Amino acid sequence: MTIISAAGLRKDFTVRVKAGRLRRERRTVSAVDGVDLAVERGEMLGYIGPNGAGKSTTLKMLTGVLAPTAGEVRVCGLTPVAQRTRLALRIGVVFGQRSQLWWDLPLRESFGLLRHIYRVPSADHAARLRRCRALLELDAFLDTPVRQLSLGQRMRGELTAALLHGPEVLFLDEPTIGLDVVSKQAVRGFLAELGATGDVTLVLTTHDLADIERLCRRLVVVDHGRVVHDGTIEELHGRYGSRRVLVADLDAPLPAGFAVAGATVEAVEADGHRVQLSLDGGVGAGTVVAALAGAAPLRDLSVREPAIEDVVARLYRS
Ligand SMILES: Nc1ncnc2c1ncn2[C@@H]1O[C@H](COP(=O)(O)OP(=O)(O)OP(=O)(O)O)[C@@H](O)[C@H]1O
Repeated sequence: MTIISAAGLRKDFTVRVKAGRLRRERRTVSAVDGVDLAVERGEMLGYIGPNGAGKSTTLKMLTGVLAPTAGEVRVCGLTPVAQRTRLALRIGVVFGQRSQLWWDLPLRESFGLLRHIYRVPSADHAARLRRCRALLELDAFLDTPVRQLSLGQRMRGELTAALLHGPEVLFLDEPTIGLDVVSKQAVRGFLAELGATGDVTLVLTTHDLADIERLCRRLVVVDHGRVVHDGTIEELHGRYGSRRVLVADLDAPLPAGFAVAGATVEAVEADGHRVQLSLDGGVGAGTVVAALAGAAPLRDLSVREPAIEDVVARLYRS
C-alpha cells in the first residue's frame, strides 16, 4: 500500500541576488523541480543528492513544513500542509540539525511532555520508551538536561522523541551527521531493527553512504531538484557499469602485454609484481585468476566489490 506519494512536486524560492554595484534582482530558484515519488508502507528509502539538490526542501514538503509551489503530495492519506496537525500524529521527524527536545529539561521530562502533547496512552508510551531505552542505551543520561548531552546522546534522544507516539512514517534528515563512529553504528543498528519490523516506513536523507548501504534497499538520487535515479543499489551499479576489481600480488613480474578475456588490466604496480584488473559484468574471478596464474606465480589475491561511493560520485559528475 502506498503511504507517500508525490506527483509533479515543485518548490520555487524567490531570492534577491546582486546585479551590479547597488542593484539587486529577484530571481526564482527551483529547489524541487517536478518530483514524482511513491513509497510503499514498510519501505526503507534513501534520498540522496549533492548539496543544494533539494532533499531537505522535499522532506519539508512531505512533512507539512513547507507548502509546495505546485504538484500533488499525500502522506498517510493526508495533505501535509492542510492537515498538518493530523499528520503530526502519524509521522515522526528527526532533522539532524534541529532539536525537538526542551533544551533545559532532562530527556525524561521531554519525553513526558511529548506524551501529553501527542496524547499517547500511558501504557503505549511506557512500552515504546522501554524499547528505546534498551536499544539506544539511554539510561545513563535520561536525567541529564538536553543542553548537556553530547551530539550522539542527543541524537538517540531525538530518535526516541520521534517514535514515542508510534508514527507510521519516520522522516530523517541527516540522522548521523557529526556523530562519531560508535554513535553512528548505534543509530544505524537501531534504525535497521526498526525498519526490519516493517511497522514503520523510513525515509532518510544523508551524505553518508554507509547509512544507505546499511539501511536502504531503495535509493532515490536527486540533482537540481529532479530525480535522476530511483531503484535498488544493485540497479545503480548495473546502470553505471560498476565493476569488481581483482588485485593480485605476484612473485615474478607480469609478462608485458598480458591480456585475458573478461577483464581489463587497470594498473600494473610494484615493478610488475602487483596487478589490478577490473572484471566485466557477469565474469567470475576464477577464469581470470587461472589465466594470471599461468602467466606468473601468484602470492596473494583479493576481490574488491564496487564501492557505492564510486558509483554515486560518477552519477553526481555526470
Ligand atoms: N528558504 C529558502 N530560500 C531560498 N532558497 C532556498 C531556501 N531553502 C532552500 N533554498 C535553496 O533551494 C535549493 C535546495 O536546497 P535544499 O536545502 O533542499 O538542498 P539539500 O539537497 O537538502 O542540500 P544539502 O545537502 O546541502 O543539505 C538550494 O539551492 C537552496 O539554496
